[in-house]
Amino acid sequence: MSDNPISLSRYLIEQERRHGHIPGSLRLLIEQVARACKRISRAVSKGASSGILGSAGSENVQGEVQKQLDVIANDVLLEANEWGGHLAAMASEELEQIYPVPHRYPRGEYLLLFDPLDGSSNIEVNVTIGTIFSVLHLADGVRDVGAEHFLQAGRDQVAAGYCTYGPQTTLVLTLGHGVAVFTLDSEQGSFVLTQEGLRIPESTREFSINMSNMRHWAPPVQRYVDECLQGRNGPRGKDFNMRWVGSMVADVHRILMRGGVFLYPWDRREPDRAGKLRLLYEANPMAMLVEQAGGMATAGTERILDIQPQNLHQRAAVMLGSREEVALLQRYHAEAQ
Ligand SMILES: O=P(O)(O)OC[C@H]1O[C@](O)(COP(=O)(O)O)[C@@H](O)[C@@H]1O
Ligand SMILES: [Mg+2]
Ligand SMILES: [Mg+2]
Repeated sequence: MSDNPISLSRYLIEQERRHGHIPGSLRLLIEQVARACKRISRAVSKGASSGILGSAGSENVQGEVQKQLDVIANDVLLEANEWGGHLAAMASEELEQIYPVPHRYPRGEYLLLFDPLDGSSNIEVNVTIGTIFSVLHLADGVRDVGAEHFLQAGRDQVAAGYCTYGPQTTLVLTLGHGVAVFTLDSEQGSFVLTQEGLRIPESTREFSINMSNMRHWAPPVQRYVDECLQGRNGPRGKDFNMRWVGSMVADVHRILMRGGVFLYPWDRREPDRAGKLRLLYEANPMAMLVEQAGGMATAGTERILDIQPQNLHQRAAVMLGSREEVALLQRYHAEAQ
C-alpha cells in the first residue's frame, strides 16, 4: 500500500467537490453505511468466541431461518443509518415491511436497501460472507414514504456496493461513474482505496453455478453449462474451470477481480418463482456494479437493471459477469423462445 493512502472519505469528497459526481448528502450516507459495515466486520471476526454464531430461532419474510448474525447485521445497519438525516426509509431482506426513518430524526431524500448478511449458510464455516446495498432517490415531494417508492428499476440506482467479510474486509462501490475498491486497514480502522476503474475481462474460462441443480434448469442454461463442460473438444473450443462459494457476494467479487460468469437461474421446482436471489437487495446492486465494470447482467432475455419491480421481496434469475459469456447466455435464451 502506498505511503499516502486515499481514504474512503477523501475519495468521496473528491467525487463530490472535484468531479461533481455526487451531492454531499449521498457522500455522508455512504460513509455511514461504511461505518456500519466496519461494525459488522468486527462482529463477524469474533466468531464463536462471542457466542453470536448459530440460529436466531426466527424466520424472515422469505421463510428462511435467520442466523444471529443476520439479525445483528440488520440491526447495525438500521441503527447506524436512521438518524443521519440523509434517508427517508430503508428496506431489508430481513424485514417484511419498509422501515421509515422515525419521526424524531431528520429525514432525507434517499432510500437505502440491503441484504445485511449475504451467504448466511457460510457463517459457521468461516467462509467469506458480506453485506450488499443499494441507494435510490425518493421522488420529489413525497411526504409519506411507502413500499411503492422502492419499486424503481435498477437503472435508477444512484449508488450500489457491497462489503465482503473474508480474509480481508473489502468495500466495493459504484456511484455510477465506474467501480472503486477499498480495503479495511484494521490497524487504522479505515477503508483505503486499493483499486479504481475496475474492468471485468470480456472473455473468461470460469463459470460459477450450483451444479447440483442442473437437472432442474431451463434448456438454455443446461445447454450453456453442458457446452462449458465439454471443454476444448466441444463447441466452445476451450476448457472451463468452475467455482461456487455459495455466498453471492464472494462469487461476484471474484468475477469483478478476475472475470467469470455467475448464474443463479430459474429452476422448475418452483416454476412461479423467477429465481432464488432477490431483485432489490442482491440482483440490482450487483448488476449495477458489474455493468459499471464493463460486464453484463441479464435475467435471461431482459437486462436485470430494466426489470420493473412489482414488490419489495421479488426474486430474479441472475446471470452476470464477463460480456462474452452473458451475451451467449442471452442468445441461447432468445433462441429458445
Ligand atoms: O445454497 P445455494 O442454493 O447454492 O444458494 C447460494 C446463494 O444463496 C445466497 O446465500 C442467498 O443469500 P442469503 O444468505 O442472503 O440468503 C447467495 O448468497 C448465494 O449465491
Ligand atoms: Mg443474500
Ligand atoms: Mg441475507
